[in-house]
Amino acid sequence: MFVMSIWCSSLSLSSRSLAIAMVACVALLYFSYSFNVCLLASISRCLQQSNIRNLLALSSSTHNESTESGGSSNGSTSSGNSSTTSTRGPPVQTVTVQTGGSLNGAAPKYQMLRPQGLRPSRHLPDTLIIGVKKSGTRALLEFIRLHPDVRAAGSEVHFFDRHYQRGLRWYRHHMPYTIEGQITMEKTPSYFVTKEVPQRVYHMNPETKLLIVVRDPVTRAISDYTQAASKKADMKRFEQLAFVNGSYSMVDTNWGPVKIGVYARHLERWLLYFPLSQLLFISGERLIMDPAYEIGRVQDFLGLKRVVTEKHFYFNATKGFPCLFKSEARSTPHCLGKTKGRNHPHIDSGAIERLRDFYRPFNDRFYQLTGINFAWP
Ligand SMILES: Nc1ncnc2c1ncn2[C@@H]1O[C@H](COP(=O)(O)OS(=O)(=O)O)[C@@H](OP(=O)(O)O)[C@H]1O
Repeated sequence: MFVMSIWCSSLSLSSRSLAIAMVACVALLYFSYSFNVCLLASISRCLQQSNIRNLLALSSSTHNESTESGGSSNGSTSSGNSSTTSTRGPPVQTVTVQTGGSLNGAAPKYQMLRPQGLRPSRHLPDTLIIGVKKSGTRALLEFIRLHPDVRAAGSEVHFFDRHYQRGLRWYRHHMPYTIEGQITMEKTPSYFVTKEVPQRVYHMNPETKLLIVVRDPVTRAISDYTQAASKKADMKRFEQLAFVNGSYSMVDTNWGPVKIGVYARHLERWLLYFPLSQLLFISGERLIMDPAYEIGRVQDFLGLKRVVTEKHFYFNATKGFPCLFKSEARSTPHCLGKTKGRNHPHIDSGAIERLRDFYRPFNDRFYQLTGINFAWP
């Protein structure tokens, strides 16, 4: 009887301690689980913050780049060919911006992303400014990129003419980050006159929209020459270069500045791949006289709301060209750099007349192809 009672009391003791031990275990498990969850959440927050910082640094560096036509293209950091033909393929780098990420100091555009949880990523361009060199392509790009739904590569990428072998993955890496609904744009004026480019653009995306700024080919040739002469001290006179043997009887059609101005020939190559409805021609002359009008046409063509309007432009009498207000609030006035709007040298009027005669039939053909009379003299 005595043994039995000892056995019973020891049994009740051990089951009580077992119960206590189990409660302790459950509590321990609960605390360690909560601790780990907190730890993981804070690690992930840190990672997101550093990703966002990288993204913003990258985005602003892309925006700040700026080179001239004819200058060398930017140095590439990525390499590798890709045979993908999708314009909206998987992004090279995708950063998810979520609540909790610190976006202090970021552009307002990106601050807005936080609550929406949108994912900025790089895409191949939907729209290209393909030319024409010295016709106002930089002005067009700077004007249209004021639109919040347009993001553009700052520098001329020269993918389709110089770097095609590097592949579309390389090209996409040179594009800016965009969010859904934004247009990716690039301008390289030499695309218009490079034979292989229409087919290559078509292979990237047959629906690519093409913007072409054109200017009186004689003034354009002089502008092209002025740029070249600014880089070479002992450059021959324009009149010596534009004609064979220096006499005005024969125009040197092999000389670059002359050849580029035969717009109809170059356009015919593009029309083998793209319907006219995918091309928009912008008058370089009108882009100077009435930039809001031309930018209105561009916004309509791209299916954008007309956000960039006459409120964004003012005529700078010192520069002699329209300059920009970067916002409707008329803050931060901005003119294009010194290499845009140069003084041209005096060219003999006989040479100019001869060049006008030379271009006239090509201009007429160009008006016929485009359905627009640019009324060049
Ligand atoms: N707003 C404004 N400000 C300054 N310049 C303007 C502007 N709009 C058009 N232009 C004309 O643009 C010409 C340069 O053309 P591009 O930008 O196509 O040149 S480039 O091919 O990129 O080098 C440049 O040619 P030049 O006058 O010969 O320098 C200008 O006439």
